[in-house]
Amino acid sequence: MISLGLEGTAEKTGVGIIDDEGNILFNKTILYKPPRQGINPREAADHHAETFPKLLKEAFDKVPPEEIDLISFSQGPGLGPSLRVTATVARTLALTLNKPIIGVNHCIAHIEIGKLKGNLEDPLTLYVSGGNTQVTAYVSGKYRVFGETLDIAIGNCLDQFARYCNLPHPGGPYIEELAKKGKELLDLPYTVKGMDIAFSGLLTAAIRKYEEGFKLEDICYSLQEYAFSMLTEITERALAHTNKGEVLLVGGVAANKRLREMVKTMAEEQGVSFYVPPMDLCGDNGVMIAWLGLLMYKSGVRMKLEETVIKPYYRTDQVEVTWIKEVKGKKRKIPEHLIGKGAEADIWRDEYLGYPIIYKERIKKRYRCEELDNRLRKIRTQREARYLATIKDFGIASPYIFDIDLEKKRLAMLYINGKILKDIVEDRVELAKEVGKIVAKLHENNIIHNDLTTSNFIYDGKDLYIIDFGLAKISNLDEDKATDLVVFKKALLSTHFNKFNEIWENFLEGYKEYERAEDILKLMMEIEKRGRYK
Ligand SMILES: C[C@@H](O)[C@H](NC(=O)OP(=O)(O)OC[C@H]1O[C@@H](n2cnc3c(N)ncnc32)[C@H](O)[C@@H]1O)C(=O)O
Ligand SMILES: Nc1ncnc2c1ncn2[C@@H]1O[C@H](COP(=O)(O)OP(=O)(O)OP(=O)(O)O)[C@@H](O)[C@H]1O
Ligand SMILES: [Fe+2]
Repeated sequence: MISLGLEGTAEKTGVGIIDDEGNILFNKTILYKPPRQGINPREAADHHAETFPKLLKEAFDKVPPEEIDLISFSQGPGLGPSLRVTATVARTLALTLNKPIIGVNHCIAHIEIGKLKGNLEDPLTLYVSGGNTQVTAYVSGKYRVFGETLDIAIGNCLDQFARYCNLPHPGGPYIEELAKKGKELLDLPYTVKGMDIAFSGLLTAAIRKYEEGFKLEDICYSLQEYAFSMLTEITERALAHTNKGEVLLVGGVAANKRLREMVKTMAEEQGVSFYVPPMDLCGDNGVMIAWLGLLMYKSGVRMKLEETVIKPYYRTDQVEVTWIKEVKGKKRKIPEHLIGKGAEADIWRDEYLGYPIIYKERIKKRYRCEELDNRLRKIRTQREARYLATIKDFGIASPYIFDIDLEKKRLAMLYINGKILKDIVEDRVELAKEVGKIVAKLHENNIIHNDLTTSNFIYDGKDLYIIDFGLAKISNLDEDKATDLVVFKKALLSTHFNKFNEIWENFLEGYKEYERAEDILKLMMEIEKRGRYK
């Protein structure tokens, strides 16, 4: 069976042809180079309308149209006008050739082509591009989004900064070149919240440095170090969470050598494999669309013409994955001497003055430059000790801290003999109400946890303990409190999808003890709408 794929979600026009053994028979992508202001959606759409006929002619010279069995096209997410042209071309082809048509999710196409080329079974994927920034993995029937940007995509952040400094579009490659000559690490915001990240603060700060006259090479270097460390960190967090045994890096920004090096180093340190596809298959391309269409068709998916409407906001976790039957992927293994190996720290049991304790040591991360790494580990260790002690005053259960070693970035704290909430909450949803009460108390006291997940609560049969305050901060801003809830809600959606509604309802009941709960929840809904493909 042979599938032809049309890609046209943004400013790249791509046509690809692939057979069901994964042989690529044709693949060509042409980039629309916008004038200085960036992409104008209408002009990008005109570019598709002009370019598809040319590309199709070339494609049919390689594979005659009568040999093609399926027309696949990118249905979303993307820019409306671009998607519309692509869908129209696909429908016209399907009707004239009298072949079936299938619309596919662009983000999942990036993942599936990576799996094919790298021979991967069940990877955790970091997908970084101009319009998307996501960490996803397959779990029971869907590609779940474990982490993503809360505002703009990484490629967009780089391109906007480049535009501000009068570099050509797309700016990513130019920033990469300049960064090689940078030496000084400037002070910029590092924004990780659970498994999510945000880039707009970093972008604004980088622009300010440029206005203040810092060397462009140093700003580009620092921007990359911060942004890519953040991306690698959330990937590592999702890895610790899912225990997948393979990491896949895809999307246009995966062209960047520094980012590749960081993610590869992280994967090595976690003892899992790493793969990044060749560049012509990493950025937007037609073959990935052809391949996903083929997988869907062979698993029984059929689409009527009226189902081929475009989906500008098509989310990765909306797609029912029919083509994965069984998952036998490798798993990440935790070394035997540790009871936990989170994304940040190694955790092992010991004794202290006769008390059972755990040591939590924030180990060196080789993927980050040493200066940034040292700074982050030190601040987080200090913070964690401080908050764990402070919250006791608000009547919140937390492990007692025995010792703090800032040289080693190590804490000694009481061992809580209990179960992680993640493992029991689906059977004991009422515990989520206790979580709500704890978060209400934190917010009442202007403490933002910034990493609310069910892995960060331990239940000993009597009390529910909250842990892991490394990302916490003090803030009286509604925005920060609401973001805390966004992060928690997303963690629930990706991990406890079967019981999400009950858990969330219980949580809300507890959280409503906070008198400003209604306002914060309203803002939460607004924040959830950002970061969607625009
Ligand atoms: C929806 C779809 O149309 C969109 N496509 C897209 O963003 O094109 P893609 O080819 O995957 O990625 C382009 C981005 O990749 C960045 N990029 C390319 N080379 C780069 C490099 N060496 N370093 C950093 N960024 C780079 C560009 O700056 C640009 O932001 C997407 O996948 O989100
Ligand atoms: N005081 C404690 N008593 C018992 N177990 C603990 C304690 N603190 C941590 N753990 C165990 O270690 C795991 C990881 O702890 P923690 O979340 O603090 O580390 P981390 O490296 O920040 O993890 P991650 O980044 O993956 O959230 C917990 O989920 C829990 O199983
Ligand atoms: Fe893409």
